[in-house]
Amino acid sequence: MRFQRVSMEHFKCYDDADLALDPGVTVIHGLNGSGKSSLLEACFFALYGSKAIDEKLEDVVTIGADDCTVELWFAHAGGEYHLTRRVRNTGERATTAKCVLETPDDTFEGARAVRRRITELLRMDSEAFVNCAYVRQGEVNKLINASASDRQDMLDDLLQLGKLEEYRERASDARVGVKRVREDKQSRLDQLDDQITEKEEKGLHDRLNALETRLAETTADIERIEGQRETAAETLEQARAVLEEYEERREQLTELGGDIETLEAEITETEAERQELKERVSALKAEREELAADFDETLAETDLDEADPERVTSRIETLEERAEELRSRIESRKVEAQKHSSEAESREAEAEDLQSRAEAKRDEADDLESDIEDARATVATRREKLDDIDEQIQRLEARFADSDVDRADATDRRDSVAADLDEARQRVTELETKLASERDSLREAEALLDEGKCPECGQDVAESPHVDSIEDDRERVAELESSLEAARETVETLEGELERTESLADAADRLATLESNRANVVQLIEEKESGLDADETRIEELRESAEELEAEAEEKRDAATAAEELAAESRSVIGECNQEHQQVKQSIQRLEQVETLLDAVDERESDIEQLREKRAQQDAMNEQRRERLAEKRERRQELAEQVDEDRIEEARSETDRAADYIEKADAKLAELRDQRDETQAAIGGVENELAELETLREQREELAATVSKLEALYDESEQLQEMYGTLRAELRRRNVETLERMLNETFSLVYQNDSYSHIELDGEYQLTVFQKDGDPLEPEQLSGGERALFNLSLRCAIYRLLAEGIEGAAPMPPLILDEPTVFLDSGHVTQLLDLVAYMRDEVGVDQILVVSHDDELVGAADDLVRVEKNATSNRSHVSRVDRIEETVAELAD
Ligand SMILES: Nc1ncnc2c1ncn2[C@@H]1O[C@H](COP(=O)(O)OP(=O)(O)OP(=O)(O)O)[C@@H](O)[C@H]1O
Ligand SMILES: [Zn+2]
Repeated sequence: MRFQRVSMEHFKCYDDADLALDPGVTVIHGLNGSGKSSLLEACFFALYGSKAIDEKLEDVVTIGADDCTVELWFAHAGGEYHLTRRVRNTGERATTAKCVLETPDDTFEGARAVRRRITELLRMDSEAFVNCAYVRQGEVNKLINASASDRQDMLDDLLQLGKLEEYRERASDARVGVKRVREDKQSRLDQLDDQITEKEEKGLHDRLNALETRLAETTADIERIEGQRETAAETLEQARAVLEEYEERREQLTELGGDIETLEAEITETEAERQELKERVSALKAEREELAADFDETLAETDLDEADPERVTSRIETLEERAEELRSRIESRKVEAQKHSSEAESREAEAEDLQSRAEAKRDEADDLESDIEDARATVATRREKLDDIDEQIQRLEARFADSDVDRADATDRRDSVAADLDEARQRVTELETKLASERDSLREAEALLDEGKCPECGQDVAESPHVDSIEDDRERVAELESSLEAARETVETLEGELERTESLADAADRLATLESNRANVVQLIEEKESGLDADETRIEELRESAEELEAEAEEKRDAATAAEELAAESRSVIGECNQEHQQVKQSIQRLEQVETLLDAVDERESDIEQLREKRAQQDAMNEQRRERLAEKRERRQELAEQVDEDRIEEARSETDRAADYIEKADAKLAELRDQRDETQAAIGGVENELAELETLREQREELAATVSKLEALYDESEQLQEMYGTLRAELRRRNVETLERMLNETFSLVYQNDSYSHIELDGEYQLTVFQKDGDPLEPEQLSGGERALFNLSLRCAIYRLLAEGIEGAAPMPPLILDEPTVFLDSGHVTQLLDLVAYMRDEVGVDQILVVSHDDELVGAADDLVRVEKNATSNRSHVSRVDRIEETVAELAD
């Protein structure tokens, strides 16, 4: 297998990188942290995905980027392959968004399918890959530090010996499974053997024979007893027949005795009946005589002279007709009487009604009369009042006649006098005020003047023009005083006038009130008086109509009396008719009595005739009975003679004996039959058991065959298990030998000094280094550098073993070494170069990838790849260096 090209986008420190890889040794060179390891990791990641990285998936994506893509092209077993893996890191968690492996035959999609295919192609999983082909940075000591058993597991895995162990375990599982089944079957087989033995020990055939003999004996016994029982049954039957015959005769005798008794009793009874009948006939005759006498008597009471039934009947009919006639007359008269008396009643009621109406009218007239009297009294009172009012009016009117004031103006006059008085009073007040102020100023002016000053301007009087005015002032005061006097007088006059006019206005008001009262009273009187005449007329009318009503009532009463008389007449006719009807009914009864008696006499006669006939019949019947009685008595005599008592006794004892025997025989037979059934059941049981035994034997045969087959199978699986075990031990032994040899070869190549003689690898992959003096040394005891070299030797030896070991030419992945020189001094770096060259040239490894910052390694490269990191962007860049020699020279400078 060989990597051809790797390309990356946003993988760790790479933004974008594309690198072609050729066969031979490729050295990837660059400063610390420039991205060398990341380049290898990209290849490893492309192959195995998340299994190939120690960190989380999102850590492979360049910080700040959303997704990362790694593509790897490689050649393998003559075919070309292309792997694409893309990781998205947008959400909370990074996920594998794409994972595709294109092979020459097929395309695989999905992380799991791709990983499975890669593991198949390389025959190693990610772990095996790092254990064998890919020596990761810092893991140079991994194999040495591992425990022997881990180492053993690792190597066994690499050499595919793990598979053999797996097969061995599977064979072991199969063997254990077979063993369990076999043990199961074996125990079942043992069980069957036990069951068979148990059954065989029972002596089933002997038991069957004995039971069959017993069955035959029992059957014979049953048959014998059954025969005897039959004979006894016959005897029993015959004896019973004899007894039955006897029984029959006795029954016949009893029956005859009964018949005879019955007949005798019947005869006696009939005779008694006949006697009775004879007595009844005599009684009837006596009755008939009596009835005949009655009849004669009754007949004499009627108007008939002879007792001819037909005439009696026709007479009755005639009477009935008359009675009917009378009844209908009574009925019609009753209706008539009813009619008249109801007529009388209604007339009477009418008369009463009219009378009460007349009374009502009279009452109304009386009421009206008293009302009129009341009204006249009221009118009289009112007229007195009217006179009173008129007197008052005259008095008041007289006041106006003496006065200058008209009645109609009285109120206006009073109002105007009141207004004048107000005005006059106001004038007095005004004049009083004015006078007071004039008097004040006059007093002031006089005072000033007394001081020699002008009363007007306060200047000296001598030259004042105002001094003359004081005289005017005095005049004005006097004028005012006289005006005030006059005004006061006017007020006094007006006050008297107001008193007078006020009284007149009151009188006018009073007059108006009285006049309106008077009008009211006059109206009331008129009203009262106007109704009086009408009322009087009404009284007269009422009294007249009362009289009329009373006359009418008299008429009605007369009509009622007439009707009542008619009713009485009808009633007397009814009385007469009733009387006659009564007589007719009596006659009818008598005639009916005659009829009845006639019938009764006839009836007695026919009864007597009947009874006589019956007696004759009974006599004939008894005659017959007597004959039959004689016959029966004779027959009884005959039968009594036929009964043989000895023979009956014999038959009885025979019956008892036979029945006794049969009872015993039945009990015995039941017992024997039970015994026979039991024996038969026992035979059935034994036969079943024999059949079971047969089945068990068959089962046992089958099971025995199965068990022996299982045994063979167990042996086979055991052998297989052993074979896988041996094979693995053998292969491991051979591998260990080869590995030991190769390890010694590579180790001596890289560690050429005289300290160590050889390395031993034992069957348990225990490594021991031997010093020249023969002392053994654990690999951990070596120095750091020695240990690194030792490890590299071991890795190369393993790689070689794998490359050569598996069918000579395994499709091995490239040998990848990440920083193998860290612990080495420069001398040993040279030896490492030799080892690399040896792997390439001698072992024939197709492709070796070495990562190193060590310049010395550049010399060993067929191809050189330079990795650089841009200090500002902090992104790595990869480039192939074409002219290695130049570079080497450059580096040497
Ligand atoms: N997801 C990532 N995004 C960006 N840079 C990353 C990411 N993961 C790792 N790096 C950086 O990539 C750089 C490369 O590391 P790498 O181990 O490949 O370097 P190196 O060349 O092998 O160094 P050394 O010689 O020391 O082994 C480191 O500086 C690291 O910080
Ligand atoms: Zn590194």
